[in-house]
Amino acid sequence: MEIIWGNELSKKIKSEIKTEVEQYKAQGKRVPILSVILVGDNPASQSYVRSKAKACYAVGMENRTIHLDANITQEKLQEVIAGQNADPAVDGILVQLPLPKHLDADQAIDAIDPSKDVDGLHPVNAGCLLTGRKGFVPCTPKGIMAMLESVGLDDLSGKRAVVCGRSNLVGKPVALLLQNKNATVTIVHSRTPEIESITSQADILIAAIGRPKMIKANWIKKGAVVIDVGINRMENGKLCGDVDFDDVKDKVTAISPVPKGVGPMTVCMLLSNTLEAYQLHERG
Ligand SMILES: Nc1nc2c(c(=O)[nH]1)N[C@@H](CN(C=O)c1ccc(C(=O)N[C@@H](CCC(=O)O)C(=O)O)cc1)CN2
Repeated sequence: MEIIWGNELSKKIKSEIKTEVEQYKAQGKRVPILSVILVGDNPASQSYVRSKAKACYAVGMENRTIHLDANITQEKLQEVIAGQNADPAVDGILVQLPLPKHLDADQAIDAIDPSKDVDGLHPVNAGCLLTGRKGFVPCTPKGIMAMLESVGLDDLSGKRAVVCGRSNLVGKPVALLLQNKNATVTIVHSRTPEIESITSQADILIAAIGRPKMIKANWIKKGAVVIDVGINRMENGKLCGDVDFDDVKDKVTAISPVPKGVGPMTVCMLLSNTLEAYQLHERG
């Protein structure tokens, strides 16, 4: 059984991004700039936003974290986004999710200029993915595909992939990416009856249901490759995934761990998208 360490893979990709940024600097060009908008004081979101800033600096990019009060109105939030859209120095913009309950995340995402939407969540970019056009791909799904590639799973012809979860952030886009690589894809979710009978046919299983250790050995086909997207905090303070790692480990060919699996790849792919946005804006 192979462990797919996202932290190791992300280090390699980040060093390639750093080299590219250094080359732009050596040519006298500006560096890419990412604006991250954080609303309120959710401790997990604060920590993710800090990792994004740290990752930007580590590859030589500039980060602007805009921390807004938890009580900000929808109108004010969208004014802030409009300001970042209008700033020619800014390449990428993202709104850290989840937003406080009184705010509408879809409206906020819709306000981002699609050419700066490095989270790939704007309907224009979602539409590009759906129709096979070039656009920004959401970071976690992009990271998952890089993880699969790292274990030799590139062309997925003849493979059956099952995605557990149907969110706009992970489930739906990763299903499209897997299909674009010729996999036969099924999405299952909380209202799917007898989920195990479907997941146990999967050569590739993507777990993004948000329920700690829900996926046990009897949900898995022998020899499957499993990517665990879940990040759940247990009562003892430790993190665990949606997959019961110890239960399934002897049945799989490869599996990503939690922590140090998909999470670091999400941040790494944000840098990759920011570099793409920069290249797009530099080309004019
Ligand atoms: N606008 C967005 N909001 C959210 C996204 C997103 O892609 N765009 N994804 C998640 C949170 N997230 C990034 O924003 C994120 C989650 C987890 C990690 C990570 O590296 N996790 C570590 C463990 C960290 C810990 O100890 O708590 C790991 O898995 O090893 C990075 C980014 C929801 N919001």
